[in-house]
Amino acid sequence: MRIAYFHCFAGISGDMTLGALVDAGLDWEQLQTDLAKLPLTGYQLQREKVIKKGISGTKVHVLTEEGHVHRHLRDVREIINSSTLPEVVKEKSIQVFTRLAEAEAKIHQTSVDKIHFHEVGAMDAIIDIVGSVIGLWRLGIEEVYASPVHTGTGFSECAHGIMPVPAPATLELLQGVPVYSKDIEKELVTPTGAAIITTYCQNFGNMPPMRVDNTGYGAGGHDLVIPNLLRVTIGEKLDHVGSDGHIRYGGKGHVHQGEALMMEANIDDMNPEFYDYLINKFLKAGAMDVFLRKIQMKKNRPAIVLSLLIHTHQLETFYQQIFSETTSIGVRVYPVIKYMLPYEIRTIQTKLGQAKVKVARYQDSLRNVAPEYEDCRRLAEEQQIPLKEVYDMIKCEAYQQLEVNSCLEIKK
Ligand SMILES: O=C([S-])c1cc(C(=O)S)c[n+]([C@@H]2O[C@H](COP(=O)(O)O)[C@@H](O)[C@H]2O)c1
Ligand code: NI
Repeated sequence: MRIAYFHCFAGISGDMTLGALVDAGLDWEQLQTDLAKLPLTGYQLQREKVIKKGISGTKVHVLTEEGHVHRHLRDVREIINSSTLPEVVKEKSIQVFTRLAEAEAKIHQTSVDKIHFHEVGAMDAIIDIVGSVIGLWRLGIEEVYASPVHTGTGFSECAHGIMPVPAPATLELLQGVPVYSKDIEKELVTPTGAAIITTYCQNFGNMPPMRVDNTGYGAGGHDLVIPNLLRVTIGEKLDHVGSDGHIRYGGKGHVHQGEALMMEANIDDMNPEFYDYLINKFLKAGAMDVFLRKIQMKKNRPAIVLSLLIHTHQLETFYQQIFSETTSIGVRVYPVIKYMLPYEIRTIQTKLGQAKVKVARYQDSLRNVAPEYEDCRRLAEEQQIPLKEVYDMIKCEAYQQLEVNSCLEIKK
């Protein structure tokens, strides 16, 4: 399962959330294309790489001439619902704004339909919130985790006037969330940031066991004594990390089941040199697998079936990539159920050097040990030994180190 962990050591705001997701690999062009589906004009979205206390991050700016606004929840709901964004994005974005309105209504002793937003209803806040929802969707995040939240202290000035930090709406939204405040006199968490993280996250605490695939840093505006950054770490959730510290993917010995999509295209008129580039591009974009098959089509035309195994939420991303990167003008897609053995990546020391092996177990007995190709290739080149011999030596040493006397264990 694909998860994101937000490390809120310098708080969280709407623009920091969006910046972190962009920094973690959210496609910038795709984000702008998606945001253009909102009936909002008169703004420009900009990103810049910045350094905060030596750490590189992305600062997102929403440039707009919009003055002070008073939008009600129904106005924001209308803007979002009249967009052509996917329903899942609309629903989540409206959920965030509804939480904001509920907090506002409670603080100002009024009702959700009477409350009007100031800054949080402005165009930049709408772009920050909807952009962050789009980003979590595009990056395929299925669960969100976060650290305790650093709130900052002191006072801040806003349309309401001078406000204590954390602002009343912010603290209302953070009810039940572990927070802390050190002596940084700045508003580190804004209502927008609090609304986003508390809409998505029910698990505030340490980083869960996960395989790290991407990391991103979203920058805040001020320069502080700490790096004014929000870190997001994206990767595969691990059910648990064994007491020996070894990481296991999937349940203990049970077959893992998952849903996915198989996307295919028959291609008979494309320069075959492109396939190497496309396979790497699609894998980098998050496809679980990409492969080719040779077929004979009508009129006896030799052709290739390009197949991508993708997550269900990646449907639009990948058919858009196939239409833009290949000569295909059509794809077929069918749902698949995946059954996978749980496995772990173990690093072992061998007489040739260090190597990783993928160890799969089924019903708690060893079912397969596969040395990692890149490590075997490196050792073969370093030691000038045939790759096949390196592979066999690593495999045998792995079995011994895994306390299995021989391959007989596998056949049991
Ligand atoms: O816009 C509104 S309604 C608003 C309410 C409150 C309350 O605490 S009540 C506070 N603020 C302040 O505005 C700025 C901008 O917040 P963003 O979430 O848009 O970044 C911030 O200082 C809030 O404390 C706004
Ligand atoms: Ni308010």
